[in-house]
Amino acid sequence: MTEPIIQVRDLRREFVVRSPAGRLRRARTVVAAVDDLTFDLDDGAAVGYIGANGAGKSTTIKMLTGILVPTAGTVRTCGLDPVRRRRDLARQIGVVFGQRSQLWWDLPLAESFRALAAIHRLPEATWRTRRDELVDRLDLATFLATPVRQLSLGQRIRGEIAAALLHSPRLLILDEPTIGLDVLSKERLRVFLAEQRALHGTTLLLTTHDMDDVQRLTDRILVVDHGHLVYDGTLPGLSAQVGAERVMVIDLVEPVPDLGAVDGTRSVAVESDGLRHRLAFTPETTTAGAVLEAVGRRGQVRDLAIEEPDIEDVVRRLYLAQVSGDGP
Ligand SMILES: Nc1ncnc2c1ncn2[C@@H]1O[C@H](COP(=O)(O)OP(=O)(O)OP(=O)(O)O)[C@@H](O)[C@H]1O
Repeated sequence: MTEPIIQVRDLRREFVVRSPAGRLRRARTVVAAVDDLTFDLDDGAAVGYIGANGAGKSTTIKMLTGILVPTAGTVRTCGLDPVRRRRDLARQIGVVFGQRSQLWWDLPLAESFRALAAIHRLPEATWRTRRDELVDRLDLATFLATPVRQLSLGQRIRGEIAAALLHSPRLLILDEPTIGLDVLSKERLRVFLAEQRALHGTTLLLTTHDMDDVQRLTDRILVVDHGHLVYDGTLPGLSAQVGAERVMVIDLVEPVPDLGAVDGTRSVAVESDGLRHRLAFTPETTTAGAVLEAVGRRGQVRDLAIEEPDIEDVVRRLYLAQVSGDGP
């Protein structure tokens, strides 16, 4: 067995928070941003690291990349201790913080690439070929000579991602990469990242609040809540665990205002005087085929679509299950 690319054991990070307590005194509280976290990531994996605001995602990433020292527990990233071997690690990973630039603010992107190539000691021909590929795939050519501070958010993020990938890292860590981008820019970025994974087999760890990112880019999710890992598995597995419903949208040839009870389903809506019905179900209660058959006995089906559960809702349900003590 090869060593996991990320290995986290009993990881904890505390912060001391001071708040006013009376006129002269300040109260000192210890907050555990990450608490007793254990997981492995295999080489080539694509993992979404998700959770509500303040759950501990950024703190975890800072420990994985050597920016923050753990209070307790151990981290190994690419087989290295990230704090002690931060320089060596930097040659093997790429990191993008959507909300904080890693680029030189006053330099044009072209100069940043040159500087990064020198820092990583990349052979001239290697980095130039890679740069050209990234400029092409991320459409950077028109603003390569513009200082970073003058770039739009979408242009800057593309530049950040190119800079993080210039040295062809084994592991790419993205902290909220699509935050603030418009729908089209998000989509283009997702296509690019999926393509890079397919081409280079780069391992991907992604934090995001955008569930489309998770759905499109990852095949495993880790959900963190108050510093604890509360779920490790697939997105459909999570939906099933919290009982999230899929919705079958059925269009009939002739209106049937009342379908009556369809076993294992719940009527969510009847639209267009009975031409369209929305029936919610879970894979545990029935199957799409059984629902279709039952509806087909009551009217002729013209078309159907299945809407997957809203992932924000799935995660919310998971948190509620934790709070009420029904969690895993
Ligand atoms: N430097 C710090 N000093 C004190 N508390 C901190 C510090 N950094 C983080 N925290 C606290 O640790 C907790 C976890 O924060 P973290 O930034 O890791 O969460 P997050 O999951 O990344 O949130 P978001 O989705 O909002 O970015 C929060 O309660 C936060 O206030």
